[in-house]
Amino acid sequence: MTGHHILTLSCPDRPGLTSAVTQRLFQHRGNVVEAQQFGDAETGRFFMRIVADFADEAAEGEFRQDFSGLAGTYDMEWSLRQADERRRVLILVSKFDHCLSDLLYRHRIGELPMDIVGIVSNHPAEGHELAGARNIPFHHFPITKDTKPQQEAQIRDVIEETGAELVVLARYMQILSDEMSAYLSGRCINIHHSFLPGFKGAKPYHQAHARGVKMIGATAHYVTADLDEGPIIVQDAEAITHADTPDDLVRKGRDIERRVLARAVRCHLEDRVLLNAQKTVVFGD
Ligand SMILES: Nc1nc2c(c(=O)[nH]1)N[C@@H](CN(C=O)c1ccc(C(=O)N[C@@H](CCC(=O)O)C(=O)O)cc1)CN2
Repeated sequence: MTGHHILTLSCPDRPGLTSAVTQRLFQHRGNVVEAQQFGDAETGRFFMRIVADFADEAAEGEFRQDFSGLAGTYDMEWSLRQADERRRVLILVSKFDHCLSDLLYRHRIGELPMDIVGIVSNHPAEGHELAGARNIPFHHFPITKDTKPQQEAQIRDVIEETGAELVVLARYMQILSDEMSAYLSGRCINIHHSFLPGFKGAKPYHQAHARGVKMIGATAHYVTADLDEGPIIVQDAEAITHADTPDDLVRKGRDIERRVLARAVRCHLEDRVLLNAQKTVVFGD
């Protein structure tokens, strides 16, 4: 038997899709280990995530070739990937590195199956001693309002040179240009430190404190040109009180941000997240 493979697909919904897919797997000596599906009546799209083993590599190759025909028939967007294939990830950070250090820790203990190909910051390395400690290339790319195009070109060069498949904005506090957002469409995750759609933009904890909220939260979402409007992947929140200062909210929020971003990155790495118009389908972990 081969190792686990992850098949994901989305297509216009119609009766018989689950049967058609699982029949093909059976015909090519595939064994379903786990299957999840969802049909969205609003968007009329069907989503599926299947974990399967194959009798051998030849069976997997024959399935892949045959399935591409089926996918064409049903207008499927699909992917078939070895579950143990590690993705190459580039992490961007600005001044606050609590999410960065959390991702590095989870990577070091093997919780996140990824290869970190580099860290980019618009702040100097002195603020992030963590990167050097793990022999991860650290790129200091300063930015001003006048140099954003040049700075983003530097980031794109690193992405191309390293083959980064996912970019994580771990409290990277620069708004990506429309061109950069399009270039990274569907493969750039941001952690916003509020429970969106509340308190978009800069300083959400200060916005929340001024509003007198009783809950604060964090949102991990795909980045689009529309600031903090991208498809939401993971969210979490926790209670605060009238006695909490903005600094208390920042402190309490750090733990929420860390766990929300880590969960969103893991869901993406495990092909659990499928785009559904402006939203996502997340097949639970
Ligand atoms: N195109 C996008 N870029 C970014 C997004 C996004 O959704 N689309 N998310 C932000 C993260 N973010 C909040 O989570 C955020 C970052 C920065 C700002 C902001 O106003 N930045 C100023 C500069 C601030 C500074 O230099 O300290 C700016 O870029 O002019 C608001 C929200 C990441 N990028």
